[in-house]
Amino acid sequence: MDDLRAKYIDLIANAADEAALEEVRVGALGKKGEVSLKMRELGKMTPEERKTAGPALNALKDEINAALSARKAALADAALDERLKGEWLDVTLPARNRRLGTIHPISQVMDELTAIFADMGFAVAEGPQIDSDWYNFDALNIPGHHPARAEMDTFYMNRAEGDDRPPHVLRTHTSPVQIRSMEAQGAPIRVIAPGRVYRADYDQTHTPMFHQVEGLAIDRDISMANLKWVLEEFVKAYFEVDDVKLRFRASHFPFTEPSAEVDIQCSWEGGVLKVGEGDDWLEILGSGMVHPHVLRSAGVDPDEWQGFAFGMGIDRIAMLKYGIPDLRAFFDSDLRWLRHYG
Ligand SMILES: CNC(=O)COc1cccc(Nc2cc(Cl)ccn2)c1
Repeated sequence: MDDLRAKYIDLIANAADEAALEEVRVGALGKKGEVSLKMRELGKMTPEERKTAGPALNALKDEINAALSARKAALADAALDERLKGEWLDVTLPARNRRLGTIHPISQVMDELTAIFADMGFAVAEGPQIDSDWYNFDALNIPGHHPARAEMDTFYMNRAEGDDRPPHVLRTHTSPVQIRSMEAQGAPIRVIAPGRVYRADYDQTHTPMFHQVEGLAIDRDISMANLKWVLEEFVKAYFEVDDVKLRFRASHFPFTEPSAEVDIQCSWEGGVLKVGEGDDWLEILGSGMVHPHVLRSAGVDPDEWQGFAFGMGIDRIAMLKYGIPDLRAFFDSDLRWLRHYG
């Protein structure tokens, strides 16, 4: 018995890993283990002999089990220590600066505009960025020879031989969306159409793709007075001023009659725009009463319905609000720039 104990205590103490330890366990306590075989011999002993041999064998079994679990724990700790040597993490190191993303100034301004006009009952309308010249020009009373239709200003889609669909363009404004909205919904209607528009132009204040938002309100007795109110509310909310003077300058667009370009009163103190004070004027948008031909093109009867429309460049009013000098910076995807304005 003592030899058995010494043998297994030693084997356990020297087991190199869990697999070796398991072999030792099987060698002692498995079905054919040495200790297990001894336990079976108990049956052949006299009751007298069994009285001492039984408890002694059980004690040996418990001692070997205890040694096995102690060694197993020790081996596991050693294995973990070994692993930690290669995987240690110094939690005192400064964290890597995970920067949060920022919203693009154009997207931010689009969201602001949408919210401001939603407060005045305008729904947001979307439409295709590529559209026929009917929706982009003819429906807006822009005749075939009008300079705006020239290829120097407008991107035309190429046409394969024999493809006799009407010419399609990259839309030059979001007015086609307004036409489509009137066709789909009829009057009364009150929508804004923000989105990308395209012109064949490129310099410090023009990029081939830029953004516009147009508004349209058609009902039975809408007048220029309603237009003035809507625009005043928009300017006050967007430029965050309590009051602002607007100047309506007579103008001309083929799709509105009368037409008016709208300036806001401002001052340029040290190159910074201040809206609602000073004696300078800044043009921000064009507007007017929708031309009857346009209503008719969109399936709305001008003898029954009338209303106003306006349009403005989103990039332009974003530049004004955030003091951004160069339009091209919006599209350079320069993270330093985006983080500064985002
Ligand atoms: C950047 N945009 C500007 O300077 C001026 O835009 C304008 C001006 C006046 C009206 C409109 N849009 C419009 C739309 C329909 Cl469906 C009918 C009539 N008009 C857009």
